[in-house]
Amino acid sequence: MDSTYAHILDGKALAQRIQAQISEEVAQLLSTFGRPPGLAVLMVGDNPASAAYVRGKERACAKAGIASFGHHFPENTSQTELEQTIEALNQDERVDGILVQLPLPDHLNAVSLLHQINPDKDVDGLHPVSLGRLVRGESGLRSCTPAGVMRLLREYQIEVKGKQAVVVGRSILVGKPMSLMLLEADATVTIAHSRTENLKELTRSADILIAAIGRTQFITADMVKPQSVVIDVGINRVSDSSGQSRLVGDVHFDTVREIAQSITPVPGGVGAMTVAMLLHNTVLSYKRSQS
Ligand SMILES: Nc1nc(=O)c2c([nH]1)NC[C@@H]1CN(c3ccc(C(=O)N[C@@H](CCC(=O)O)C(=O)O)cc3)C=[N+]21
Repeated sequence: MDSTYAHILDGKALAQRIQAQISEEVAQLLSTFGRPPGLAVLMVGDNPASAAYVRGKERACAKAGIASFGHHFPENTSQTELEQTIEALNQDERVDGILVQLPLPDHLNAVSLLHQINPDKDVDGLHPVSLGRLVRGESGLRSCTPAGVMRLLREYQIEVKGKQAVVVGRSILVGKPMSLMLLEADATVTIAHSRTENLKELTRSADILIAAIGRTQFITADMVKPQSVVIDVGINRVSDSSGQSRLVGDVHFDTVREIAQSITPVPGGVGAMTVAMLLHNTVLSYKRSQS
């Protein structure tokens, strides 16, 4: 019976609405200040998944009227070359946001590059200053993926305050900032990870379960509290028996949807929101530079 299935949290539709609003705002900002917001994206090498994400970001910028400055480097690019590019972009007044597409090839020090970005242009929210502001509860640029999750919860009027939230995954890109944002919204937050004992008992206590493990369909129905909210941050490319490739999350969607109250799909959930939040951060950074 269809009515027993979880409500689908449609990140794709919400992201489109947000991007349409951003587009209107950008048109106004352009006529007031005489230039559009600008985003610089640095990509190294030819990882097809990264290239696809970067194309998605550039397409979204173009649609919203945001200028994008793509910097595509060969696989063997040196640290110095990237540092010089970031330094130039830090100074460039047309550029409000700088993003280094991750992962980088092994010979490069990604952390040192992220540290070099001017925190006021850190639209990915990964600079220590941005993360420090989040820890302190100060305003600042927030990491796009967890910010997208918070926006999705807010738009669907899902109560966070006082709820038990369990975040599975402790990465600097998602798990840690996600936990802090849920805490900021007055959830009771537990961070679980690969060494957590009795993981299933813990996830079954979650009113809001965030799956950010990076393992295909890891969260199964037996790990989920009935009528809870399940947010799938995972993006895993798998090929099915006929050799067709498709995207699946960290949640076993087909069984968990029979247990949960609400669930995000993959694709069409959190991933789409990530891009919307990137544009949001770029406009935020632009407005701060004008005032
Ligand atoms: N510095 C940095 N910042 C990032 O934000 C960053 C990164 N590096 N490296 C890789 C991950 C991944 N990521 C995604 C962005 C959009 C979708 C997205 O639009 N997904 C759509 C469609 C995906 C498709 O169909 O291919 C969806 O889930 O519905 C997914 C994943 C950003 N990342």
